[in-house]
Amino acid sequence: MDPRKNLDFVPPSEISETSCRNMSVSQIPDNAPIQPFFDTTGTTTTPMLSAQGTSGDESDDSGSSLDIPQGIPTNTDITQKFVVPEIHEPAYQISANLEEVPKNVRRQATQLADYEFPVHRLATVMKDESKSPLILVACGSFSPITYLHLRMFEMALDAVRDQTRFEVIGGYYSPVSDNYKKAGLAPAHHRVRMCELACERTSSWLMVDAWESLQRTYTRTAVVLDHFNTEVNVKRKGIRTASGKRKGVKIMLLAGGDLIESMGEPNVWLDSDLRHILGRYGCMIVERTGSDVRSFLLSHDIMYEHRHNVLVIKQLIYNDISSTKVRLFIRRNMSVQYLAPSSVTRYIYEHGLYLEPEPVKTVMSERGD
Ligand SMILES: Nc1ncnc2c1ncn2[C@@H]1O[C@H](COP(=O)(O)OP(=O)(O)OP(=O)(O)O)[C@@H](O)[C@H]1O
Ligand SMILES: NC(=O)c1ccc[n+]([C@@H]2O[C@H](COP(=O)(O)O)[C@@H](O)[C@H]2O)c1
Repeated sequence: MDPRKNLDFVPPSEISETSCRNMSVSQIPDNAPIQPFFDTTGTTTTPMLSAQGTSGDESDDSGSSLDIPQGIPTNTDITQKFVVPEIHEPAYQISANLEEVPKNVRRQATQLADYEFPVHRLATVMKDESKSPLILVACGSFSPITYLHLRMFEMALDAVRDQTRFEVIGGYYSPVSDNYKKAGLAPAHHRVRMCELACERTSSWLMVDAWESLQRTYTRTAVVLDHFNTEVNVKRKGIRTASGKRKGVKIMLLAGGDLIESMGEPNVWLDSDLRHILGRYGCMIVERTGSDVRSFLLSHDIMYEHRHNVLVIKQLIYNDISSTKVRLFIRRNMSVQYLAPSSVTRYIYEHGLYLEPEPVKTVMSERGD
């Protein structure tokens, strides 16, 4: 309904001070001026005015009425009680134990000597024998992991179900090691633990593999995918089907549009690695705001050659949470609630992560985010 046809409607520009004063609290429109809570001039003399306009001694002290602070004129016609808004403490102040490991979850070792490939959520038998088994691997910094990184896997799961004959039997994060010299990279053991917290507490199928993060030198993505292939197909001989056969598992890199576009930059990826990754494994690409994945696929020779092994996932609900921005918010003491799981944000605060300044160039990236 057009609000101007409402007889009681007063355009904001015509609300006079007097009409405002005569209104009951419930009639005050949204754009009513915000009264300062505290008197900065010190001229007003209304200490503790109760809801009925009497002195504080007589006020109803049941807990939900608010004493009107100094600075509000005494002649204000206030007939209703102010209700104290309930203030929720941020989740990271609640003292749940982050070290508590949920049932059936195995955490990763912090030293290579103790490393074991995580299989606690890997399917052991295929649900649909007519399909081909698939494992998704997301490589990246995850400094820190955000809800976008978690959503990527769910988007991929839907795309695989709808558009392919594959069955996803597992999903892994492989955080990069400390040797990947990127601004804002928290120590690897922290990034692994944050990914673990996010997976343990928000997902029923995602896992974290610390192998790459535990290497002494930087490991190229092609080698990381080979490691997954060795663990799953060579050591574990793939996956069993309901009829007792074994099938080899396809391993695919799950990445965002920006990572794929970096494949066109000089001296970042070896051509032989790109052929290995796209030819032998394959890639699922989540479109990212600011990156034109389809045009890039068309223009890049190696990508185009292997286009049948690449699946582009359209983001139907755009989500562009970036780890860089989360780090910036932490440094500026701004809220990061609902950008990353609360277990992750609590971990960040408890370990004092992301407080050091970062080069402005990193924060104001070319994507313009
Ligand atoms: N908004 C996004 N949309 C699609 N993919 C994304 C998005 N953000 C990150 N990714 C993908 O997630 C993977 C891991 O990315 P990464 O850890 O670098 O996150 P990031 O948020 O881009 O971090 P940073 O801001 O530090 O660069 C990469 O494949 C990256 O392309
Ligand atoms: N030559 C390579 O194998 C190569 C080059 C650039 C990035 N990468 C990988 O891509 C990922 C990029 O992550 P970021 O988006 O956090 O920079 C990392 O896992 C990194 O190891 C691999």
